[in-house]
Order: sequence, then C-alpha cells, then structure tokens
Amino acid sequence: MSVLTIAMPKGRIFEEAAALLVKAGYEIPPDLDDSRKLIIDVPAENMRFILAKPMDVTTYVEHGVADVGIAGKDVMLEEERDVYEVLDLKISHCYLAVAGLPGTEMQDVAPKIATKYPGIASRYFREQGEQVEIVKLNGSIELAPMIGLSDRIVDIVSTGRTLKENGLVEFERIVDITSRLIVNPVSYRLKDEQIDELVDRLAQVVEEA
Ligand SMILES: Nc1ncnc2c1ncn2[C@@H]1O[C@H](COP(=O)(O)OP(=O)(O)OP(=O)(O)O)[C@@H](O)[C@H]1O
Ligand SMILES: O=P(O)(O)OC[C@H]1O[C@H](OP(=O)(O)OP(=O)(O)O)[C@H](O)[C@@H]1O
Repeated sequence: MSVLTIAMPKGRIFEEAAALLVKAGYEIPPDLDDSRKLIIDVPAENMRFILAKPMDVTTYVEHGVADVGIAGKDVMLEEERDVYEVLDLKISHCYLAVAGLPGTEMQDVAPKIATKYPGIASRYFREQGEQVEIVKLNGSIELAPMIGLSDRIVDIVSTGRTLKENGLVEFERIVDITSRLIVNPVSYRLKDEQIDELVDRLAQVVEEA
C-alpha cells in the first residue's frame, strides 16, 4: 500500500485536527508540530504529514503533492480549487463578518474594505450591489478602520474579543466557517481504499462529538 500524504495546517487548526485523527484511532504523535520539521513520516500508519500554512493547504492538495488535507472553509471559499471537499470536520468554528466602527456609514463612493479575503469580500459586496475598493492586508485587520485605512473590514470572528477590545462592531455575518477534509481527485481514484477508510473513521468521530 502506498503512503498517504496529508497536508496539515500549522497554527490554530492543528491541535484540533490532530486530536481528531488520534480519536479516529490513528497512532500519530499529537505533538507533530512541536519541532521545526515540516515533513513527518509515520510509518506505522503508512502516512506522511506535511505541515503547511493554512492558506496553502489547498495548493498542496490541488497539485497532488498531498493526497488529502485539512483546510478552513474560508480558504476554500477564497480561491476556487480543483479538490473534493469530502467531510465537514466541525472544528475551528468561526465566521466571516463585516465589521467597523459603531455609528459609521460607509462612504458613498467606492468605500474601502480591508481584508485578508479579497475574493470573498468582493463577491459579497458585488452580490449586495455595492461597488467597493478592496484593501488587501495580511493580518491585524481590525486596525484598518481604527486608523482610517478603511470604512469596513471583512474578517474572521470567533469569540468576538478582538472586535470588542478594539471598539469595533459587527454589521453583517457573511458565512459560518469550520475546517474541512479535502481530497485530490486523482488520489481519490488511485488510493480510494485508504482515503475512504480515513473519511469513514473521521466521519464517525465527528458524528460522535
Ligand atoms: N479566531 C479564530 N478562531 C477559530 N478559527 C480561526 C480563527 N481565525 C482563523 N481560524 C481558522 O483557522 C485558519 C487560520 O489559522 P491561523 O490563524 O493559525 O493561520 P493564519 O491566519 O495563517 O495565521 P498566521 O498568519 O498568524 O500564521 C483559518 O483558515 C480559519 O479557518
Ligand atoms: O473573535 P476572536 O476570537 O477575537 O478572533 C478573531 C481574530 O482572530 C483572527 O486573527 P489572528 O489571531 O489569526 O491574527 P491576525 O490575522 O491578526 O494575524 C481574526 O483575523 C481576528 O482578528
């Protein structure tokens, strides 16, 4: 049987995702991301883990260098990729929202929207019939309206703490986000048994949670 390569997101999704695999009975070290190693082989399970930036997981899976991966729905919605989304893992719950300073209106002409998600934000405002200018940032998005860079932000909200501590309010909720198991279409044909088993075992754990 060939090795199954799994693209795991480093960062906040990692722990919950690794815990799911352990619950599903895979004998993997739960502290896979404790070292600086980016490729970790687990011969006992015939698995290889690659540790990627969350936004890049879909790229590895689309190109087939990883057979499967775990990615936030936000990442899936931001860029359309040729991958199968096979299971909602129901971890890393959060949502995307439009937020800004309380009591403010968006300026009439080309209001500015700061976001890490230009694709999702431009689609959302287009569907609302609003013409906006997207300002792409890579983090600390909440800063933008506070210092006059943008009228609104489109960003992830989880506990709401970041908005609150920066005096911002949510105006609209765009979409709920959880992490998903994704599969490369060619891998699904070539390694169907291994992948089906992974999907079934994870699905059972998700159902029981
Ligand atoms: N506050 C949050 N609570 C829960 N899940 C979140 C939150 N923020 C992001 N996520 C989920 O986790 C993923 C991003 O994880 P993480 O924040 O570790 O990576 P990142 O945004 O690339 O961060 P960094 O650039 O700081 O490494 C998102 O794609 C989303 O699905
Ligand atoms: O509702 P909360 O629980 O406060 O979580 C939301 C915050 O978490 C994410 O930021 P992250 O920590 O990834 O930092 P960065 O995007 O600013 O780098 C997101 O972009 C929000 O800023």
